Amino acid sequence: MTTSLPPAGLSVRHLHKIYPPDIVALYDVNLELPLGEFTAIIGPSGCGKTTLLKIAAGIETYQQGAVAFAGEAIAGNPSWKRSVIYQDVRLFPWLSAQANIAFALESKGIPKAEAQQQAREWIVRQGLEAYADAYPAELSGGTRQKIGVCRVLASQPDLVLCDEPFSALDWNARESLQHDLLHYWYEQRKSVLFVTHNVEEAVYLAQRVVLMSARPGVIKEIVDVPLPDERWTVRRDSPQLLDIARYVNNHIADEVRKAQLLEQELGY
Ligand SMILES: Nc1ncnc2c1ncn2[C@@H]1O[C@H](COP(=O)(O)OP(=O)(O)OP(=O)(O)O)[C@@H](O)[C@H]1O
Repeated sequence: MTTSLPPAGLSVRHLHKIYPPDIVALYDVNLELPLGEFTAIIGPSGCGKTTLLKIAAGIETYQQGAVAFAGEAIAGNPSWKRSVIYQDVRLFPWLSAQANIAFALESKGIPKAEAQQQAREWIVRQGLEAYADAYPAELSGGTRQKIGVCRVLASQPDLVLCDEPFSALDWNARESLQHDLLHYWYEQRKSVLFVTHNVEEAVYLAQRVVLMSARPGVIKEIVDVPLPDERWTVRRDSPQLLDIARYVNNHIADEVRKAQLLEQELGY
């Protein structure tokens, strides 16, 4: 009898990353994520989470190892198929909210009229009609971030890389954007890799949570989150969710202590 493996998504093998002259950011990192999975990464500050995201996006290189997405090698080669949502999205200040989304679609090769149409649909779907023609400087931080998230999701990347995208937002904006991302993932089944410092957020969103050690970052453990894919139906105070969050929190507390000791040793 043969067992079929899930299709390969992000594959990271024996990855080493050293920043000059000798900062070992990642040490022999191995990670295999099935295509279409929503994965969160959590670990103490400085353990290499952002470095791993940048390498997966193709905007950072590495010294040793192999990284691929859906079988395509990634070694410092960015692609619109792999997009990053940063904590502070940078919209083009000279373009309106809607034009920012349309621009991303045009850059992907979608004809202008079609790009405008799709950008409008995103604006309407998110209930942002009142802000469509506003410029970034005229928008609140939460609305700017929302437009930035729309800009990435509208171009339908196969791998959405999120670097603490909601951490600077107030609770309402954060919850609303979490649900937008969850719905995108649920409907499109694209792969999402989500870096956060917030354990509850990681457990609420992801199907699996990758726990990283203090620097040099290695993968310590991968925790399954056996909750329904329709995650917005799950109460944030459900006992199962809180149990998993407690488990992850304990791990992080240990690794944060190690990271603090390392900082003391290095005299930071
Ligand atoms: N361009 C760089 N040059 C030199 N060192 C760097 C560079 N970028 C990151 N580092 C170092 O590499 C290590 C990993 O950094 P990285 O930003 O990937 O960690 P992180 O886990 O994302 O941290 P945080 O949670 O604080 O954002 C840190 O010690 C950091 O100081």
